[in-house]
Amino acid sequence: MCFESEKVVMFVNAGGEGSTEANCTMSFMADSFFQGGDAFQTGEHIVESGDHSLIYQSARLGNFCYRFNNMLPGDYYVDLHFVEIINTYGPKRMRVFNVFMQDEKASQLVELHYLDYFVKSILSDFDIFSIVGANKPLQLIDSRVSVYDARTRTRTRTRTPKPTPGHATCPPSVSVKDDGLIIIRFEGVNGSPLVSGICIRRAPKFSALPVKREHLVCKNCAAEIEVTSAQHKVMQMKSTAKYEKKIQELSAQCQRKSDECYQAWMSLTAANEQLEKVRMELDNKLFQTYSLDQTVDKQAENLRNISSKYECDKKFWAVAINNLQEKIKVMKEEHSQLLREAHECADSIPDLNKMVFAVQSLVSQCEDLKVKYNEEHAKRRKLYNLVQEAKGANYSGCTSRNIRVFCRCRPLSKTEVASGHATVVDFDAAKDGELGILTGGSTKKNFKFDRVYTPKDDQVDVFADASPLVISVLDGYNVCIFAYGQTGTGKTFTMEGIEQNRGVNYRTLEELFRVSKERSETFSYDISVSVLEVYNEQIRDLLGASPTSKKQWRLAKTDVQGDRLKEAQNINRSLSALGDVISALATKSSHIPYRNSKLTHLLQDSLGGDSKTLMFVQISPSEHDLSETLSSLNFATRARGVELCPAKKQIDTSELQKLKMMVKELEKKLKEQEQSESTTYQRVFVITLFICFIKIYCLFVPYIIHG
Ligand SMILES: Nc1ncnc2c1ncn2[C@@H]1O[C@H](COP(=O)(O)OP(=O)(O)OP(=O)(O)O)[C@@H](O)[C@H]1O
Repeated sequence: MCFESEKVVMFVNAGGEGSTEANCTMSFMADSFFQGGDAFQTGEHIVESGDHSLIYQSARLGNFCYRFNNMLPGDYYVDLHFVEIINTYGPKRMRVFNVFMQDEKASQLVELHYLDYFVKSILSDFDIFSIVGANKPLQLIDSRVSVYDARTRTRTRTRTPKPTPGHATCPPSVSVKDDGLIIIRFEGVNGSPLVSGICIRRAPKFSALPVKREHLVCKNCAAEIEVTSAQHKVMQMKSTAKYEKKIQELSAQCQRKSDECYQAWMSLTAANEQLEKVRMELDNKLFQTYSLDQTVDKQAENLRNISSKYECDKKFWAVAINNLQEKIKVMKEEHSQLLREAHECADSIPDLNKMVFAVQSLVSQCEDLKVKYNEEHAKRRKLYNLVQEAKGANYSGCTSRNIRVFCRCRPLSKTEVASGHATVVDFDAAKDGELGILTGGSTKKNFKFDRVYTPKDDQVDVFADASPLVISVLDGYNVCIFAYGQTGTGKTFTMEGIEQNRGVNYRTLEELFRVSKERSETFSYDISVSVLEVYNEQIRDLLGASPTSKKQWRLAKTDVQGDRLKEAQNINRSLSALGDVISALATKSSHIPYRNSKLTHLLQDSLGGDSKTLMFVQISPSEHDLSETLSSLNFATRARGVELCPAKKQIDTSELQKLKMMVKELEKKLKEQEQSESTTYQRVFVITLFICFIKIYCLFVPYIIHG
């Protein structure tokens, strides 16, 4: 069998431009009829590409198909031209793909011819590089043309003796039905499919062989029988008719089967579509079901929570309601009780009025009592002072107007004991305020004072006797306490004491503040204190002294050693002035010489005024101080004999003002002295000597305000 003729319907240059061969035997269409994919072109030389080298320098690549429309119904051959022009270095199986025609896999229809031998192959898993390598054509052509020379495009019935570009043969023609459509689809297995040219040819009609005389061989006798061409033709016609009939039957059968297949295919497609639809609906339903399940689970969980919360709330409110009911019950009872009490109150209003009157009368009684109490309190204080006066009488056996004198004797010092000094003081009658001084041999001179302290009596004992004067101070009396005596006899010890064992000064102030605090509800006191030290004819303010004057004072004290004799005259003068004052007071002289010394001037109000005065006469027990001791005791005896005016309260502060003025005047003079250095030296010189003999501490309470 051979083709009566071959008619190329179109030759598409896939991925390239249209062109016509130089000899005008073939023209190529520009790439068309495709759907999808990309065009690719190369300038590389395509080996063994014959006259069609142009179509092998371009290709369509990717996921694509070709749809040839408006084809006349009939049979066609489709030649496919491939060449690997992209992955030119391989490797194999880098581009593997399938080809489908009219939705049938072309691979099932082809025989692949390569070089001079047939290779039966399948176009599924079609790999160009594996077969021919790169830049070398591979053709899929009509199977009835055994060999197709790509260079000459002349069809031969023999195999090509020399290897030329690879080619494949295509089996039966493609049938185009009434829809006029040829579909060629490319599907990648590994990498993208690729095609360089598609040639569609009309399948040629069959034609009878030329009529000529033939000889037939008898099957029985093997004789050769000559038949005419007409006879031969008839025989052939019969045979042809028989085969044509057979072919027609088969064609009809084939057509029927094709139709059935088509119908089956269509119904299968429809069924598949239906199935897909159902599957999608099922998926949707499943998804909805899943969502619904989740919603239901969530709502069930919410419901459980709400229900447990409801249970809790229920219990809570039940308890709360019970509590409230209890409270209401209690409140009702309280309400009834209050109602009862209100009624009782209303009933007792007359009694209440009576009570108010009673309270008012009690308040006025209380006021009266308060007034009486204050009066009694004033009386009590008056009586207290009277008691103190009486005590003063007890001290000395003389009137309360006398200066009170306490005699205190220090113990022998360690040096005196070590030197074997004997004591000249006899304390046998000390409790009765009597003191004996052994003046030599068996001679003893007795003295009597308000109090006599032995060396064993301590600071507490001394202050116990002095403390009533503190009450007197707060009751408004002027009080003067001073110590007198030979140097080293304990004046400082008695008045100041030592840190561990305080003296009269500190204890007096303590007591003063204690009592004023005790009375704070009744009285308000404004207290100020001055501390003065008197050294013969000089008064020093111990609280207000400036550092400069203190220094000068100390310098002066250290320089006195060599000038004692000179200063003794001044001391005697001071003592003499004090003695004169005391004598004048004792004899009740009309003139008291207070102004003869600073000391007597300062003590004017205390010695002769209406104040309460207490003098400590300090003595030494040593036989070596006998004469000074006798002198001091004689002086003290004279002082004790001084009769003072009855002490009176200083409610009128003029006396205090006077005292203040005097202190100020003295301070002023002291400052003037300090300004004149040479003069100061001289005067201080004199003062310091006096301190060896007498030191007087004065405690003033300048003004006391009674609340
Ligand atoms: N009653 C006493 N008990 C124990 N020690 C005493 C007593 N009286 C005095 N003294 C001691 O004697 C010493 C001298 O006393 P103090 O300095 O008080 O004498 P004074 O009279 O102030 O002397 P001056 O006039 O020189 O200042 C001190 O060491 C003191 O502690």
